[in-house]
Amino acid sequence: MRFQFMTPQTLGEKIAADQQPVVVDIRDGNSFAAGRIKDSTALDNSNVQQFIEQTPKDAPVVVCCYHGNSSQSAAQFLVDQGFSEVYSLQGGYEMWKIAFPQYCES
Ligand SMILES: O=S(=O)([O-])[S-]
Repeated sequence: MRFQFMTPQTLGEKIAADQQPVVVDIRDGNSFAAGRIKDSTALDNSNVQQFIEQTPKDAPVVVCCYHGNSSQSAAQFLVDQGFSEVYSLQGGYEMWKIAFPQYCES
C-alpha cells in the first residue's frame, strides 16, 4: 500500500467541519514550538514507537513537514507499520501557515 496526498484545502475543510484527522509533525522541535497546525503532535524517533502502538491503525493520519517532501517517506513508513490511511500534506507547514493561519498555534 502507498500513502496518499492531502492538500491544505482538504485538511482545512476537514478541520472546519470538526473532522480533524490525526496530524503529526516531523519538523524539528524548535520549528514545531514556533508554529504548528492546531492540535498536531510532534513525531520524532523518541516517540514514534509509542505513536504506532497507541494509535488505531485505521485512523486517518496526516504527516506534516516543512515543504511536503520528507513527509512522504514518513507517511510511507507509517503505512508500512500497518496504518491504512496516511496522507502527506502537500506544501507542508510553509504552505499551511499561509493558507490557514487561523488553524495554526504556537
Ligand atoms: O523536505 S522538506 O523541506 O519538505 S521537510
